[in-house]
Amino acid sequence: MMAQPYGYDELNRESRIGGMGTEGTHAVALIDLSDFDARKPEIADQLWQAATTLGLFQLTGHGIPMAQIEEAFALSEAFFAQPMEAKAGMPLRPGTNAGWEFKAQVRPSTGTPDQKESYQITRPRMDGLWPDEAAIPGFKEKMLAFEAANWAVAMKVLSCFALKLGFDADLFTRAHDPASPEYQSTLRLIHYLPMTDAKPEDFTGWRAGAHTDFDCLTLLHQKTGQGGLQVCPGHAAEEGAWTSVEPVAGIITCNIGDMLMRWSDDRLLSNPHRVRMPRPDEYLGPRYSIPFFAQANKDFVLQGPDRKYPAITAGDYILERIRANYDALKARG
Ligand SMILES: O=C(O)CCC(=O)C(=O)O
Ligand SMILES: [Fe+2]
Repeated sequence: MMAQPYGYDELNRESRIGGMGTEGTHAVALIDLSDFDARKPEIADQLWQAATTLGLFQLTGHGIPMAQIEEAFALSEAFFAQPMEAKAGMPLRPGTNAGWEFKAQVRPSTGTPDQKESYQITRPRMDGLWPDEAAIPGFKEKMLAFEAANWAVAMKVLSCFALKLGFDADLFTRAHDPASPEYQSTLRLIHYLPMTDAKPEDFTGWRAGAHTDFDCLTLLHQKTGQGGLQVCPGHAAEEGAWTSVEPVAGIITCNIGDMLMRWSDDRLLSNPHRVRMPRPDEYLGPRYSIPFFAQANKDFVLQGPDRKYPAITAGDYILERIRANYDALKARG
């Protein structure tokens, strides 16, 4: 038997999924959250069905106004349009999910950096990392409000999973308390570089290489016409059957992350996803997306209903994942 080089199943799988694979055709569930309190049992059924199969679904009726989403994208474009020197003054502090990076995220699945720049907002870690108020008026206040709006939607979805897992309805809300200094949920602005002047060989790379997310639940905002997201359900990962997810402005695409998969004793599925390059005959302009990563507070203890895995704090879980990722990259050489 071949030695298993990495300590985590997620990574052993990830190291095999860096290739092109084939196209899949899974239906992506579109789930309406409107009238949430009255319809919660029915909504919980739909979320559970989607999260235990494809592990990815889309939301309407989530309550975040279209104007607020458009404003967030406009502020994101303004952020990345700043001069390089200005952005370099707000550098990502490694391991903190706060600040700006340029082509610095290398995925174990591909061994190459994602073709993007990003700016991450994690509430307790932002000292010195906000753009000048004069440079982008209202940026900090509006981004924090957008972060809070996403948090609220994430907590609604997570409360449905709590119900299904037999946890008390507020467990995940307590676990993601934004008032705590241990808070580690993140709003990430992403700018994938335009491919208009790219060389033919540049099209063989990935905008974002295949990966699973570390968090509990990811809420992703996309723009109509700026496609490329693909998901591969776990049971198909060996064959690499990738289903394309159509981006529609105003609809939130959600996926389960590794932390919730562990916390649910592997019932909710954190599946590999990636952002492919456009083909030369497709839209070649920049691509903007905004994910919100709901990630339990560092000091919160994760333990599944059937205790399949030992209890671990969310902080230690993330540290282990970062270390395993690092080792996986080293093993690639
Ligand atoms: O930009 C996208 O559409 C997906 C981004 C993503 O998967 C991530 O940042 O984890
Ligand atoms: Fe992701």
